[in-house]
Amino acid sequence: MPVFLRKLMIPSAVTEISDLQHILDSLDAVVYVSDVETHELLFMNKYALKNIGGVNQFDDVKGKRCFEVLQKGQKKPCDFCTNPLLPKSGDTYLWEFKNTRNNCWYQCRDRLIRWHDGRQVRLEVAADITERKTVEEELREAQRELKVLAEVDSLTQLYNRRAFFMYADKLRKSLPNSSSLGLMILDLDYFKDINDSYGHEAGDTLLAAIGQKLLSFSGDGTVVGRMGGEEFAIAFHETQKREKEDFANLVYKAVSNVKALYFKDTLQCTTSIGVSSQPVSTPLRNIMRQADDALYRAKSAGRSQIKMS
Ligand SMILES: Nc1nc2c(ncn2[C@@H]2O[C@H](COP(=O)(O)OP(=O)(O)OP(=O)(O)O)[C@@H](O)[C@H]2O)c(=O)[nH]1
Repeated sequence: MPVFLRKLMIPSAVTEISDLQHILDSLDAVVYVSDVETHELLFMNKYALKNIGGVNQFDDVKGKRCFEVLQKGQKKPCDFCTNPLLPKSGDTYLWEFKNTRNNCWYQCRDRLIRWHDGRQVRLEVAADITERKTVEEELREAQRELKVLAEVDSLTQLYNRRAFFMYADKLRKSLPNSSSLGLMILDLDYFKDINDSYGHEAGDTLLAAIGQKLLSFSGDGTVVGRMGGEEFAIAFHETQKREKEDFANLVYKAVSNVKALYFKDTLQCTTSIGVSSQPVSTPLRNIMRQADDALYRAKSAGRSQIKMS
């Protein structure tokens, strides 16, 4: 029986002391006490000894410091040690933590208490919340996957139409008032012929390859999406470095040069592009409409070309 329990209790009440020890050892939670200054472990209940310390009795860890017993390969006080954060008032400090020895998550309730010899010690009571954490993580992962499914076109990995509008408008609103938002709409030329000649699956292969190429243009100040079928769009912050005509030429060349291998056939197609660039105060729908008009002119003029609004 730990000395502190003996000293905490009235000497005659030995049965009560062993009851208290029994209660602490029967708890389905970690209970330990360590010296705030020296980190020396002063008490660990059975649950803590067995589940974290990997030993059966306190004597096996007696004289060791908390980080040596409670953490894996720890030679000095932990970086995340909460001793400095424990309220001087004696109130509980609540935190959650993944133990490095058994990889279990714990919700820890820590507080400063006065030990029987007068030193200040830390009392921790921690419940295993691994199951809850696992469910939470699975839920977060499912939410991430749902978000991707809701926003990303599975064939090309580009934003779908709805997500494109959302992120393009977000980009527009994030830009300085004095700047312009460029928008280009690309529509592949005679794509029906690809499907008709090689089959729908072949068409998918080319669309995926073009999507992959267009994805390489997404990033800082650029949003790329598949608007549907064989139509794509790029919204971009027009800057001196990314001037609309130069950028459209770059994209045109990149898309026209995509070669997709489908069994023994190499598939390729050109694209028509309509471009508009307007002050960021212009609603996205208006910029889109202008780029669409320019695309219509590019198609009417014979395809495989760029028209500016
Ligand atoms: N393989 C495949 N084809 C698609 C997909 N979405 C749309 N298409 C095809 O794209 C073709 C578009 O045909 P049209 O609208 O006539 O356009 P086009 O043949 O590209 O001709 P222009 O745009 O006028 O140059 C159709 O054959 C659609 O079936 C898709 O996800 N996969």
